[in-house]
Amino acid sequence: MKCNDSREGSKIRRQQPLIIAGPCSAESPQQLLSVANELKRNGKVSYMRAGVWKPRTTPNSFEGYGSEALEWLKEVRQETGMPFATEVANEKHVYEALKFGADLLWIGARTVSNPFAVQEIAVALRGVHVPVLVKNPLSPDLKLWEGAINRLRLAGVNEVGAVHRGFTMMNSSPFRNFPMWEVALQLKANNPELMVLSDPSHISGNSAYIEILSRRALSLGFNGLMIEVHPNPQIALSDAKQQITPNQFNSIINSILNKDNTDEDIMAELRTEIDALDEMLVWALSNRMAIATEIAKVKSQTGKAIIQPDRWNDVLAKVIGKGFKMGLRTEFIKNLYNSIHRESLQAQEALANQKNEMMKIG
Ligand SMILES: O=C(O)C(=O)C[C@]1(C(=O)O)C=C[C@@H](O)C=C1
Repeated sequence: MKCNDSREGSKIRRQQPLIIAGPCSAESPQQLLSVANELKRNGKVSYMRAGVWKPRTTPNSFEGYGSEALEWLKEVRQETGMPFATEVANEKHVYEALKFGADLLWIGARTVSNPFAVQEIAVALRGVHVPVLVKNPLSPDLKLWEGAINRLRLAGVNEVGAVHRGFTMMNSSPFRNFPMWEVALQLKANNPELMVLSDPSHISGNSAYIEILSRRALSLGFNGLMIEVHPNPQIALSDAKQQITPNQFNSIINSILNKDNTDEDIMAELRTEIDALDEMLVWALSNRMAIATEIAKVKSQTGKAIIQPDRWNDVLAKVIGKGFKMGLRTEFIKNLYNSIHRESLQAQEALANQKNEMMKIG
């Protein structure tokens, strides 16, 4: 069953910035009504978001109330006039969400990572006039993200937008996902008409960073924000750490819309990104050292020399070349890598000495 409707919700609201806010998950009619009233009072929110099917990482986590929650959303819209948005991950979700008159749909990062699922959703949306937002896939794969958007466009969905929610990295602390703003900005550059929102709740995974990430997104030219708001985040059934209260939301929106970014705001956000990158660098260095130690064991078994000038020259040439393409000075890369090499040799020698000592004792 398809609903080819002509409600007001079928055209995306074009407020700048477009703000979508609401709980991670629809938990009860009371929760939704309370948030909807607060968002209405705020006056800047175009859609209330609420997940009813939650793709969870581990089994036995709360997976949403499904269609029952769609009924709550529909009733809350009737009562408050607040249009609602929800996530769809398959064909059945699309039919159900449309049956209850969802005003906007979004496709989550995990689903966007799977072209079969996106195609299924695109086919289900054929001939339906409802705006659809496509979150970025888990990995920073711009082609996959654009591919999902194009699948929807080819199916005739003419109101398509995108949501940047950061990318899964081994280590992106202090953020939950690493922003890699440049990927979303490239998407925007390739598709100037596309509405691209940012989702500071999923990027940060932590309510403390919502304001700085929101400021950064708007100053980079994003068209809007998707923010998770819960009446009582501490008892939220999903994503408790990243949801903010309606009061916090009001104060953040008020502040970011009425006060220009100060130098301190900009510094705070940029320093948080540096912290995240430093964590990644240290993680990479530690892994590199662990591999060098493994190589040392092979060398000791085969009697190979610890220092390998030819291999090292190759390593240096590769990183200098890569660094050059990415705007890094040759001298800087040389110094940095020579220091890494010294540490690697030192660790390998320490291991060889340890082995010699053991042999002497033995
Ligand atoms: O490739 C090796 O043989 C290593 O031991 C690794 C490594 C490195 O750290 O990259 C360390 C010492 C060698 O001189 C060359 C490279």
